[in-house]
Amino acid sequence: METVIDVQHLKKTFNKEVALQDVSFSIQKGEIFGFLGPSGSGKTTTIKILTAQTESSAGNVFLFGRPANAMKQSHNRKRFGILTDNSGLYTRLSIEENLLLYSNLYQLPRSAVKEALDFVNLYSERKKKISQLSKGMIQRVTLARAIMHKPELLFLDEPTSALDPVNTQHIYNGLRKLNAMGTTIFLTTHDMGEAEILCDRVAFLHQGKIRAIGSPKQLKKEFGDDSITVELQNGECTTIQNGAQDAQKLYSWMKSEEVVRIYTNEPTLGDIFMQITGSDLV
Ligand SMILES: Nc1ncnc2c1ncn2[C@@H]1O[C@H](COP(=O)(O)OP(=O)(O)OP(=O)(O)O)[C@@H](O)[C@H]1O
Repeated sequence: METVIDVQHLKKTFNKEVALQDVSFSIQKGEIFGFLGPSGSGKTTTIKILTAQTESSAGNVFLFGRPANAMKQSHNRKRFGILTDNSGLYTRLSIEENLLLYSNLYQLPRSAVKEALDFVNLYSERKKKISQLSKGMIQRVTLARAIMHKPELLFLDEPTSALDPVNTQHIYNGLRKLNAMGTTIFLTTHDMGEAEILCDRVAFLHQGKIRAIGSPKQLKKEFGDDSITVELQNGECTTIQNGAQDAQKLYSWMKSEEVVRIYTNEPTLGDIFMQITGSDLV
């Protein structure tokens, strides 16, 4: 397994305010890793440090085995793509013209622009000027730019925050395809549903500290209580545990045809975040 991102004891302070404290994690090639936390928890600061846009106050960050700063060198820049809310697009030019400029910079074939436009579902709108676009469309153009050169590593800061459900689904499918072709993805989100759908592993960030890391499945196993709720014909709802004694109870209800519905009580990632941190994700 190749480690693509390795973060050791990262710390960031702004004046005296601590934004990140002792953050450590590593990400393997081919993973989709979600960095989850509420507003102000330090997600963007982490992405900015990983992409060498901001200096850390302490700790080490390695990308592809080299210090993050090495990624500023032009021959390394092509290895990753970044989506942040700072679009840097030319507002008087069209969507297509912006992407063409970028494709020239990276010496990509013209077909890469069409592919990127399809990826974000914007091909039919490609002639529109950036100044005429909605927030969600701008987010999709910057995403098209970030993936156009098929980077080995993709950083996405809240990639679907401004998108409608149809485009969100379209982007999820595109990201899965890109990942299947080998792109490692680091994304931040405060959308637990997004994390569950997309991520192989997630880290919970709260007040600048990592509070848990694992696959959604592992976390649910660790923090769930394995119970199920049974709704009976008489309207009663009973919660029972996964085990021989309660299985017997369930069996007898089923035999006497008393069961209307059975619900699992598996916690959502949002429930687990709340359980660990005592606060909500928004
Ligand atoms: N340039 C800056 N100067 C001073 N403080 C900053 C700066 N950038 C971030 N911070 C502070 O660092 C903390 C973490 O901010 P950050 O933007 O990383 O959070 P976030 O999790 O990305 O939040 P959001 O989801 O709202 O974007 C916050 O308390 C924020 O006020």
